[in-house]
Amino acid sequence: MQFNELRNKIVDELSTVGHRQVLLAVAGIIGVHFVWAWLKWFGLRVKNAGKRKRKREERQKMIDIVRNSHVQSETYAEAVKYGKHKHHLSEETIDSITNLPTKALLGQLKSGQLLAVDVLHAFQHKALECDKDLNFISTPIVEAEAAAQTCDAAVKKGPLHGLPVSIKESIGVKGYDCTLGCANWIDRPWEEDSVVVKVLKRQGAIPFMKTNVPQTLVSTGVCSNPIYGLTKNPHDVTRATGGSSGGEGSAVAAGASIVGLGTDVGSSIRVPCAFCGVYGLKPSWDRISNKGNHPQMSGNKHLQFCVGPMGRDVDSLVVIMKALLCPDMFELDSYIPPIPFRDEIYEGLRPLRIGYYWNDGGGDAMPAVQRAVQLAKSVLEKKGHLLLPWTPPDVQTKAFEYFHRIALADQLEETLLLSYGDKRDTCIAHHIFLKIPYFIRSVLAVLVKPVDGLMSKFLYASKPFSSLYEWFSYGKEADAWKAEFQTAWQSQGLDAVICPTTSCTALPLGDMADSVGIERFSWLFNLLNYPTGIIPVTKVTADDEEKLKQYKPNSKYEKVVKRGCEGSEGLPVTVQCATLPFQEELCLRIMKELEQGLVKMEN
Ligand SMILES: CCCCCC/C=C\CCCCCCCC(=O)NCCO
Repeated sequence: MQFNELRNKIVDELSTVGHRQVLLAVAGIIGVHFVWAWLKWFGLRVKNAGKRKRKREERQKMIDIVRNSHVQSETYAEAVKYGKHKHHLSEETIDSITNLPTKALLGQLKSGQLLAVDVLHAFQHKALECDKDLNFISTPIVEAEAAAQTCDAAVKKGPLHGLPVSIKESIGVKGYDCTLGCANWIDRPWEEDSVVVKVLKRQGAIPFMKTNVPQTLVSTGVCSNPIYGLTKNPHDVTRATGGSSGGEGSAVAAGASIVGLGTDVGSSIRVPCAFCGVYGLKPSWDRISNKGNHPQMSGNKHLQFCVGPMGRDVDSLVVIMKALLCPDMFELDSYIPPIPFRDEIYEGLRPLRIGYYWNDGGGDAMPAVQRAVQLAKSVLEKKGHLLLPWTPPDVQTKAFEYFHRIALADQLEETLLLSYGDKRDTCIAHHIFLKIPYFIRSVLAVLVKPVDGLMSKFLYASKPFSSLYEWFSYGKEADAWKAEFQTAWQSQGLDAVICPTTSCTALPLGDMADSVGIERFSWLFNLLNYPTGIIPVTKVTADDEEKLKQYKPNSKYEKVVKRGCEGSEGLPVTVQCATLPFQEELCLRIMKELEQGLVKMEN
C-alpha cells in the first residue's frame, strides 16, 4: 500500500471514531505513561530501601571485623597469646599515640620507635569508640591491617611511612563504593584507587576509614544521608559538623584521625573545618589530581572541585601536600601541572602585605568571628607583616550571581538524579525548589524579597541558561570579572587576605543548619579559584556571647545565624586565608606563622 493510501485510510477510520474517542485514547496513553513512570519510581524506592538496609548491615560487619581484631590487654605477652595481629595497647598508650602532633608521630614511625600496626590500631580503636556518639565512619577500610604489616616489614620508608589517613566517602578507594549517601550508587565498588589514594599509599600512608558525607555532597550545613545517617560535631553533639566533608571534620576534631582528604567545590572542606575547629586547605583547581573520584559536579569547568587535606595542625596539611605533589601524581594524571611543593615559598621570610575584612558587603560576621579575624591580624602584625583593611569588590552583587548561577547551571539536575527514587535527606530538601519553573521562581523572588533578601537573591541567581551561547557568554563575563578582581587585589599589592570562613560558628542541627547560605564568605574563593586555608584561632567566649546580644541583624539570614550562635561559648572559631592561584605554599606559610604566633600567645 502506498503511503498516501495508508494516510487516507487512517484519516477515514479516525473520522468515523469521533473526537471524543480520540481524546480518550490520548488521555489513556498519557495516563498509562505516568502510571508506568510512577511504578518504576516506586519500585526503585522499595529496592533502594532494601539496599540501604543491607549497606548498613555490611558497615556493621566491617566495624565488627576491625573491632574483633582488637583485643585489649595490658601486656605484650597477653597480646601474643591472642595472636600476632591483636593489639596490646592500653588506653594510656592509645591516647599518647593518637594525641601526638603529626610531625612527631611520623618521626617515631620512621625511627621505628612506633610500629605502623600499633599506630593503626590506636587510631582504629579511637575511631570506633568516638564513632559510637559521632557517626563519622561510612566504612572502615579492612585492608589497612595488611598494609600496616607490610609497612612494618618494609626496608625502604616513604615520607608518610605508616601514617593512618582517613578518606572522604566520595574519594575512590579500590573495592569500596562511593555512594555520596545515595542508594543508587550502592554495589558499585571502585575498581581502582583514585590517583590521590594511590600516591598516598605509595608514600607509605595507610588509608583506614572512609568518612561520612551529606547526601549528594551538595550541603554545607548538615552532614547526613539516608544510608549512614547523621554525623555529629564533637564539640557539641547538638550542632552540625558542616558539609560536605563533615565526616572528616568530625573525625579529625575528635582526634580519631590525624589527617584526611576532603573535597571542595563550594566550601565543602572549609565549612566543616570551621564548624569542627580543624585545619584545612582547599587548593587551586588542578593542583591536586581529582582523577578516579566520584564524578559528581565535575562536568562544570567554571567551578571545579578540589581535593585537599584536613588535619590537626598545619604540619599535617604540609606533609600531605608535599607527599602528593610528587612525580608519581604528575605521571598518573598528566593534566596536573608538575609543580612540586616549593619549600622556598613555604619557608620564605619576606614580610607580606595581607588584607583583612569581616564584612564582604553583605553584613558583619558574628562578634566571635570578627574577634577571630582581629586576633589573626594582630598575631600576623607581630610576625612583621603589614595588615591592611580591605573590602573585596562586588562580592555580594556580581560574584554572588556568578557563583550561584554557575553552580546551579544544570538546575541541580545531576544532583537530583543521584537521589532519584531514593529517600531524600532533609539537608537537601530545598534542592527541589529548582524543579519549579524559573518564571514562578522569579515571581517568588519578588514576593519573598521584603522578608528574606537572601532567599530572594538565591532564587534570582538560580536562573537557567537558555542556550549554549548564553552559557559561553556568561562564562566569559565571569572570567572578565575575575580578572578585575585580581587587578583590585594587585593594586593593593596584596599577598593574601584573612577573613571569616563563614559568618557563624557551628549551628544547631535541624532547620537552621539546613538553611541556605552557610557557605557565606567561602564560596568566593571557589569562584576565583584561589587556594584557601582554614586555621582555628580562638574559642567563643562569654564576652562574645554578650556582644552577640547587641548584634543587630539586618536580614532574616543574620537573624537566623544570630539565633544559631546563641549558647556557643567554647566552640571553635576559625579564619580563612586566601592567596592567588597556585600559591598554596604561601597560604600554608601564613597559616603556619599564625599557628605558631597563637601558641606563643597562649604560653
Ligand atoms: C533556589 C534555592 C536552592 C539553592 C540550593 C543550592 C544552594 C547553593 C548552591 C550550590 C552550592 C554548592 C555547594 C557545594 C558543596 C561542596 O563543595 N561539595 C563538595 C563537592 O566535592
